Amino acid sequence: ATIRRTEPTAGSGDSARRFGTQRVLVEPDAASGVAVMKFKNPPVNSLSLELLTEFIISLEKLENDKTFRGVILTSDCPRVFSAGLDLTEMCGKNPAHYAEYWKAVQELWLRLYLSNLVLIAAINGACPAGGCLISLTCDYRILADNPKYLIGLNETLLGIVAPFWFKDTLVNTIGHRASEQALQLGLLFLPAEALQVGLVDQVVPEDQVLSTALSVMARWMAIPDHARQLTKNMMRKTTVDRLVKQRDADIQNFVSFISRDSIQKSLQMYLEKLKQKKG
Ligand SMILES: CCCCCCCCCCCC/C=C/CC(=O)SCCNC(=O)CCNC(=O)[C@H](O)C(C)(C)COP(=O)(O)OP(=O)(O)OC[C@H]1O[C@@H](n2cnc3c(N)ncnc32)[C@H](O)[C@@H]1OP(=O)(O)O
Repeated sequence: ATIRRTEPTAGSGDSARRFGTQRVLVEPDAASGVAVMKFKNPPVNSLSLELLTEFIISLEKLENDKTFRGVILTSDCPRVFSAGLDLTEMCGKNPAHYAEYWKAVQELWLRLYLSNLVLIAAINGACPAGGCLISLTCDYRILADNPKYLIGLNETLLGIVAPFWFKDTLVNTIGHRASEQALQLGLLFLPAEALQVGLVDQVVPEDQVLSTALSVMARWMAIPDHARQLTKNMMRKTTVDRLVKQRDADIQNFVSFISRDSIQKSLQMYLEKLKQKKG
């Protein structure tokens, strides 16, 4: 994928500069050490190969810049945090493409889940499937209080299966029994339900999502990095190692699963339903 970087905007000093790429805007504040990363892949921030690639690049840049200790993930698209994996990347393509796509999905999850940065999800829109997974990799989740902003791993509703590392990430957040139910039923939770089950940590009025994320971030930033990072590592490394040990096999599983005629049909029908919803 070709990556076009955005030019820094005019301003005084680092904190006024924006960087990032076409689909991932980064608003850095060097003074506080916090950057706000906004997904901008309209209309619904589906995780296309381009968006995944640009996300990985932007994250790596922030990880390598010691100025930054915390990142807030949010959406630049109205009403949608992310619609999850891009269904058009998983439909009607060839096995080599599916393998490349899945490798990028794995890569992003691996980098996010063990990131040394404090990651906070400021969820300002609908957050199904892969969108929910991204938020689950964060250290803290704040969801806007809007009944249209459903969140959850709804893969079974599409006739597909959440891979074991999606499942592990959910179990680590809400526990085994709640995950078992949520995954089998493909539950998409209303904000109050998501809070109750522990899928998000806070539900706040829509216009307070970012300001809440910034004040929560200040609390996390007050902890010495080395102690917090080692603790995060201790909590998450076993989960990450499970995928690292079988990355190639996981790619092969994905490719053969997604290439099945029955799965392709299910995905195409689901896409059709999404399109017809408008008409
Ligand atoms: C034997 C066992 C083996 C096990 C092996 C396991 C191997 C792995 C299995 C595979 C796992 C794969 C995991 C996938 C996870 C995912 O993330 S799948 C994606 C799931 N996403 C969704 O279900 C969300 C679908 N979208 C929506 O619900 C809505 O779009 C929205 C609530 C996000 C926003 O609604 P609204 O604002 O009303 O917009 P729309 O009109 O619905 O959509 C606008 C436009 O965008 C298109 N679109 C929506 N979502 C996607 C998407 N995810 N990908 C691509 N495109 C999407 C939609 O079709 C519209 O297009 P048009 O404008 O009509 O062209």
